[in-house]
Amino acid sequence: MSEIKHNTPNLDTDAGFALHKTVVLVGMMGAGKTAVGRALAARLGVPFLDSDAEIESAANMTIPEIFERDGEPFFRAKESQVIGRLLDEEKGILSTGGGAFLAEHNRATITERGVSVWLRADLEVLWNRVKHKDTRPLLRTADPYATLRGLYEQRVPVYAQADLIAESDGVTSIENMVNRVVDALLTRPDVLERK
Ligand SMILES: Nc1ncnc2c1ncn2[C@@H]1O[C@H](COP(=O)(O)OP(=O)(O)O)[C@@H](O)[C@H]1O
Ligand SMILES: O=C(O)C1=C[C@@H](OP(=O)(O)O)[C@@H](O)[C@H](O)C1
Ligand SMILES: [Mg+2]
Repeated sequence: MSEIKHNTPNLDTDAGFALHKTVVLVGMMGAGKTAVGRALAARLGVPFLDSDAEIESAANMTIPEIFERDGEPFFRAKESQVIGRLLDEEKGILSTGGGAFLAEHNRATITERGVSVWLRADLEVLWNRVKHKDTRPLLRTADPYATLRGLYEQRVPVYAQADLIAESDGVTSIENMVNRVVDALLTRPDVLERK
């Protein structure tokens, strides 16, 4: 396991929670899966895993390099493998890449072995978060806004199949989003309880 699992410093932990299932964060690029997932794991005092980071460290390449050298189908196969493996490990927070929940077999694995939470955000919010970053190969197009909008329209109905939704409308900080995810998780005592 890479060092990312314990990479949760300088964030507040509340020891008063018991987590019973791995929480799998899904949603569009820019929804905050990685940033919120890391802070949520720190809050609950559980391991943090990010499927993209795991793929990058196993391949010793960045996501854009993997897409460029091996293609998207290769990346998707690795993504499925990594998600299956991470769901077998200690319970924690698993942040996926934005495309992971689109594959039916990944949805089945996630639903069977964890609980999925859709971090929902408006297209404009997502765009403002991703537009200055060059780390997402799918947005390396002539019109990345139109590409993001197309993906958004295609993917939203699938994300809506997640077990829980955390709404990020009007939320301007990672910590507030963590609060919303915790609130959503506490509606499911089979997933999260206060000790
Ligand atoms: N609720 C939020 N408030 C403020 N900034 C956010 C919020 N959620 C995410 N961000 C920022 O948006 C960017 C994209 O977040 P990231 O966690 O990489 O998203 P994802 O993993 O879903 O693609 C990061 O710079 C992150 O800090
Ligand atoms: O939406 C997607 O298909 C992707 C999202 C990315 O992760 P984030 O959602 O964390 O940006 C990363 O997995 C890859 O670039 C593909
Ligand atoms: Mg991410």
